[in-house]
Amino acid sequence: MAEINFSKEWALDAETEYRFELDIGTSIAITLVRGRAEIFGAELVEGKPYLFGSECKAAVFTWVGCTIQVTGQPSTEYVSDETPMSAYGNLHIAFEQMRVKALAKLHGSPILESAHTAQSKSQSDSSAEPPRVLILGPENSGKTSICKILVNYAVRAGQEWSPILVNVDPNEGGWACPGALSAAAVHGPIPTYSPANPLGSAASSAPTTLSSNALLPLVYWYGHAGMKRNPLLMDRLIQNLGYNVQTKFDQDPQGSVAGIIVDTPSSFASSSGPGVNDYRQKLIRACIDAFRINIILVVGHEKLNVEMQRAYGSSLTVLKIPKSGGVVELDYGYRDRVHRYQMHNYMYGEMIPPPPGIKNGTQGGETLSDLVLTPSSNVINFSDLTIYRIGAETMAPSSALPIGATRVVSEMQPVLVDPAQPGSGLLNAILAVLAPYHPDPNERYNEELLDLTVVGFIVVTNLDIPHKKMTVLSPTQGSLVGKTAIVGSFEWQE
Ligand SMILES: Nc1ncnc2c1ncn2[C@@H]1O[C@H](COP(=O)(O)OP(=O)(O)OP(=O)(O)O)[C@@H](O)[C@H]1O
Repeated sequence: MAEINFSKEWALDAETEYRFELDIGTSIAITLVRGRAEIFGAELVEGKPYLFGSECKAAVFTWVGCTIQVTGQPSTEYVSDETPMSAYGNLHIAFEQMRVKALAKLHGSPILESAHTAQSKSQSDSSAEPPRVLILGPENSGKTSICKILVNYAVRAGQEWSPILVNVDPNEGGWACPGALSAAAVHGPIPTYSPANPLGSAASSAPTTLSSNALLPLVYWYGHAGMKRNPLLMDRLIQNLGYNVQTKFDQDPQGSVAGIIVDTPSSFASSSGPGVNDYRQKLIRACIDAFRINIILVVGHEKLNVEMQRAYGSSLTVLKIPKSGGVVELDYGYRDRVHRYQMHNYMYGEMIPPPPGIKNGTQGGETLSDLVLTPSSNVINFSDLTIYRIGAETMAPSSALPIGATRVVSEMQPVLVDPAQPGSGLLNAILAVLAPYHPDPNERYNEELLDLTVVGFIVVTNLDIPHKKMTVLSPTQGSLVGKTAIVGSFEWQE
């Protein structure tokens, strides 16, 4: 029987976008037929079918007009001529001028007047600094999409910029797993094709089959979805990320000129709940200090904008930017499914099945055969791996407590987890395997565990208490003997 091929062409006028949403288990292919088009700043190559799956929601935008062919059936699709892209484009131009000026300063060259005049007041008054940008906004305001647009425009600028993209939203997963906080220097445009890979693919999940645009992110493990669970730990990990980024910049001043874009959780924008306001303010401050932020972008939120202006307006630039009407409201069930897609993708890679009629589909421009992984399932002894949980499990949520010093100790305390104890919480848990401790014992310190980066994630798929053994699923073959791991509150079952 002949395959039914649902294909439809859309002619898009200049500065409009085609928005789509996919249902569970469906996929579509979009091919640029003529003109120029981009997805969150990443350009499409003409004639190449781009596949989308895993309930992806996105938009194909065109500055100059284009025709696209859509194969397959999105659950929602429409064209909008009301987009905030010109505002985002102007931001990019301003950031580009800051980079040029910062580079000129670094080389001791005279600064072009055009670059100088385009600076915001606080920028032109101070020394020439690259853009170090913090993006704040409520849930579903499009923060991550704006980060991608700004980073993608920077890498497309033809100046060989590699801006650092930092993700401090543990609910999102970034390049690693949900629960991680991470940073990476971005060298090529970040594609969008599946929420399982929200920031493009990372080399850490694909040790043998690197896709050409894979990144090498620096990852810390927070282990929970929400900021409220352990804000002190989050604060410390933000500082650690900042310290690492700063060290990189010190070693590579030329590289630092591309700047930083920091994506934040929506909880930074919402002060509901007892004690929450205090924590979110501290964490915003932690980001500003750690990444030496000089620009705060507030996405479509008047009250937050006023709050940030009051708190920081005298020392750095605070700008309110419009929210896109295309941003989709993501509910709890969807976010939960996305966590599962992310874990599956981390272990197995992702192969979006092409819709009927599409033979040579790509995922963000990559050919499909490169994106499949084979995880290994190994039985290890309980004693092979030392597992900790940060903070006692029985702790009341921080928001329920007055802020007090005694709590600091227990919230940051690594507590040894015994897999032999019933109720250890390890079955189906996601564990972050940490980099080794410092080889020189004189350099070791009490809380070193909190400052170790993640080398990979594993999942405990079986516990055999009588034989003191457990089965773990891991994306790599490497031995776990002698390694240290941290368990958080994320679980995953295939
Ligand atoms: N213009 C658009 N057209 C269609 N979909 C869009 C558009 N902009 C964003 N989206 C989609 O809307 C969803 C939410 O956007 P995004 O993740 O950028 O928001 P966020 O503010 O970072 O969310 P969170 O609440 O997780 O912090 C994503 O699936 C994204 O791909």
